[in-house]
Amino acid sequence: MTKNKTTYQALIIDDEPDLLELLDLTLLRMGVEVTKASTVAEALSALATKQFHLCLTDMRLPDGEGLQVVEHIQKKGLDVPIAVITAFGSADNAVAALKAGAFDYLSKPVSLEHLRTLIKSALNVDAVKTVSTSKTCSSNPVSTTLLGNSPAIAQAKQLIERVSKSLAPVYITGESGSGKERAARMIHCLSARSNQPFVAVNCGAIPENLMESEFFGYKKGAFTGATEDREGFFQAANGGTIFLDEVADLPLAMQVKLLRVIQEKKVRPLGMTQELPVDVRVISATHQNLANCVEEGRFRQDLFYRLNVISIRMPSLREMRDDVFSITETILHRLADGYPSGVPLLSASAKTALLKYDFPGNVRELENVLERALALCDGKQIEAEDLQLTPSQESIGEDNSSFFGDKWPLQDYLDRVEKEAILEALQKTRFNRTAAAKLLGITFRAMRYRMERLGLNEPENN
Ligand SMILES: Nc1ncnc2c1ncn2[C@@H]1O[C@H](COP(=O)(O)OP(=O)(O)OP(=O)(O)O)[C@@H](O)[C@H]1O
Repeated sequence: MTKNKTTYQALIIDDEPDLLELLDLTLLRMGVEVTKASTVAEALSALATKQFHLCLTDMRLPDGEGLQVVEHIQKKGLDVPIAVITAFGSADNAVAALKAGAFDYLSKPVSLEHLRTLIKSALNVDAVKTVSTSKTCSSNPVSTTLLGNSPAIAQAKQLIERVSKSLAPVYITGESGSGKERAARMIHCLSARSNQPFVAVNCGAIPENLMESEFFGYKKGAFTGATEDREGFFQAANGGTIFLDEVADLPLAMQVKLLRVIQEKKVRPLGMTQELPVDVRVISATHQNLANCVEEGRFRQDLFYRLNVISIRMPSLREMRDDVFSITETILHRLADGYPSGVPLLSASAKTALLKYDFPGNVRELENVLERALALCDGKQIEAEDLQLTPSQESIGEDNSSFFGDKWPLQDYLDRVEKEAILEALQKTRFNRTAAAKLLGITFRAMRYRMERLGLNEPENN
């Protein structure tokens, strides 16, 4: 995995030089190489000559519509996820593109946060984040600190400190965005392994047929396309820590193999006869209830016991209401660092709105809300409107008329419509995401991505 690193290729189609530049820079920072096109014709010729992992197109182009590119990709059966950029206020365009096969849309002005989530989802780059830990632990200590002092988070932090001294497997539970990965990094950085690698793997993002080779590596010639030896996640984490996020998503066959590695402390790369010793501390996490998965036969009990030697529960932001302002302040300082106008203050109405809001997406959602508010506010003060918090279901019930009458901001309106459709499909399928995705006519991957973006958690979390 460290050798032979894939370079992702993206095709961006836009005739606005500024936007093209912004997209180019964002993708480059994520390690994606960009080919630019400014017309439909240029795009089709690029698609004919080169293979891309992602395509992003504006809807309005000098010689036609971005929709034509979406249709071309579908017609030719090209395996390229494509997303479209629609002008502010053109919901019909977004719907048409989704119907034609686009996996998502961005509306102008393009939110960088949304763009990054979209790129990660399309490229599966979240599947693995190999980080040399000297970087994680010493040069970026902020990313390994958990904010908050409420009793629930204080207890989690205490436990984290304690378990960092041992080598026992740790199982972290908590809602999406509640800091499970951050907790895992903290354990690693406080441990004696802190100058060794920390490898974070999103188990739900790896295609089933690639799992074994990704986890355990392979030898040159093990299968068609294996042109050189490649190490897997376990070898990359040797001496350090592996973080298995969304561990409940591992298929049963892979669970058996993982159990063996944990017990024997050895891996066998594909195409090799002998096993290689590995010394890796395992931390796992999921936002699902793993005990329920065991009961339903979706997760092996023996593996559950192996992983769950020590468990840590990350509290939701709702359980840390007293910390909301201090966390907000810290995040605002980080985000507005270097802004000429300094860090904006929160108005009284903004404070009330934050206190009333439920934050289903937890601290991650708070970060996103503040990033957007910084862009929308006047630079000096953040008002409640700048936060654009979607009312909770209860308050929707209190005042249906004005809520559903609002078609703007468009992005919020579309998000609400999307959220409702997904929740309805989930309810109809008893929260089976695969079946719900089928019902909605989207792929499982698109479903996961949309749920994550909209901050939708599964019920009965932990
Ligand atoms: N207590 C906290 N203090 C500071 N930042 C936090 C805290 N909790 C979460 N975050 C931030 O929120 C974002 C999401 O955190 P993280 O990825 O650790 O959550 P997660 O529980 O692993 O999410 P998921 O279940 O979706 O994988 C990150 O940017 C992280 O830094």
